[in-house]
Amino acid sequence: MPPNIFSRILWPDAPPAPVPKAADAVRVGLLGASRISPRAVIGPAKALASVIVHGVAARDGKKAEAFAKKHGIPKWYTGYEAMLNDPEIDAVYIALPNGHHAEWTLKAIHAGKHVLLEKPSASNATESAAILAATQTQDAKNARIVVLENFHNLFHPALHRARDLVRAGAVGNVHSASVRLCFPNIFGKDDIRFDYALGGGINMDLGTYACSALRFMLDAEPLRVTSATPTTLVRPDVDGEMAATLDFPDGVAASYVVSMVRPWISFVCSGLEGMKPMLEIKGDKGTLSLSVFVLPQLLHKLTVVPTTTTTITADDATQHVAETVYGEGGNTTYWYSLRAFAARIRGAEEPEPQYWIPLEWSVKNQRCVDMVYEKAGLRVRGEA
Ligand SMILES: NC(=O)C1=CN([C@@H]2O[C@H](COP(=O)(O)OP(=O)(O)OC[C@H]3O[C@@H](n4cnc5c(N)ncnc54)[C@H](OP(=O)(O)O)[C@@H]3O)[C@@H](O)[C@H]2O)C=CC1
Ligand SMILES: O=C1OC[C@@H](O)[C@H](O)[C@H]1O
Repeated sequence: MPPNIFSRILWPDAPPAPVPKAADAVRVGLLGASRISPRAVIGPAKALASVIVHGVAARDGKKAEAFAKKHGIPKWYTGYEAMLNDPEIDAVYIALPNGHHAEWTLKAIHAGKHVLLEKPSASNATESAAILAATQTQDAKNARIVVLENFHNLFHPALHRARDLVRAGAVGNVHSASVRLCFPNIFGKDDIRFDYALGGGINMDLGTYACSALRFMLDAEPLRVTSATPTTLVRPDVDGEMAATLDFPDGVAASYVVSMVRPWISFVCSGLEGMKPMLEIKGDKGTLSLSVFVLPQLLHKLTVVPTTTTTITADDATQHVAETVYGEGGNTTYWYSLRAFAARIRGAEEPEPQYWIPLEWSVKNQRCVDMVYEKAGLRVRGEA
């Protein structure tokens, strides 16, 4: 499928013709018949020789059966344990409410399954660290258990091109960075995203993308959160919008605003510009911007605008950049992360962009999310 605007938007649900499967393809089971799994796993797996979606488990067996039949999945299970006990399943995809991530990841690891785990990895950094510890037991090491937090966007070539530009000095010495990720509430206030008991809160849902993008681009950890304002609460302790400022090493000041409570009309008034996800890195020589950095496969623009245009030469790293980077065949972020996950399990060569998210990194990302809650005066998720 050529990577034009229509195919890019349709691609998640209408991937190209299925490819033949490799003999050692990873047989993945979906733990939960979740809304995101067609886009994150079922579709991309069709186009990957290295992955077979072999089963789906739901709390209600009838739901699992209907989901399996709809998506052409050969096996279904009533309850998650049943799938974890099936030796035909090599790996599980966990897309449960955030508050259930750690519990089921630990159970999956103990059952000897690899885990592709939706973001955020857990309710809090302590739980994330418990997942890391579970992969470091002798049994898990012997089974070479792989656990990947599915920050799919960080596997896309557009993000890597942006980071390479910053590393090459395209904006000079970085002094600030920001993320904006604001939408209307497309899920409704009763969604799992806004239930404290399920690990809800916009800082868990979208703040985790902000933390990960800032940490990825700056190659560093936040030293402290200097302000955190839960501008809108959906209910007590459950943030619908969060604005935070963070200090990174070397005097880099970062900020983010994430929201899912802005009224549609506010986006109409801003010409939809305000709804465009935006990542910006500013330095003494210029500003790098990457729009739609969470789903760059749909559309995005990567620009570097020099602070001054007077000193530009042909080989000057600070020259203007205005690019799109769709990578091979316009594949989705989810395709890239699923491919990397399967390659890691099989010990195959790391595919381009040769990137991996170690669990240690996931623990630090969750720490970033937790620090923002602490500064905001809201309970860290998972606290009674
Ligand atoms: N990487 C990405 O782009 C995205 C990631 N996500 C992440 O994926 C996860 C799931 O999101 P999404 O697909 O929207 O979620 P869903 O609302 O589809 O829920 C996922 C599963 O969780 C179970 N579940 C739902 N409600 C409850 C409840 N009240 N108590 C216990 N279990 C429940 C259900 O399992 P069952 O089928 O067994 O009933 C359901 O299938 C979240 O962590 C989210 O952050 C979500 C969207 C995009
Ligand atoms: O990619 C995403 O966009 C919408 C969010 O609510 C979701 O959880 C997230 O992963």
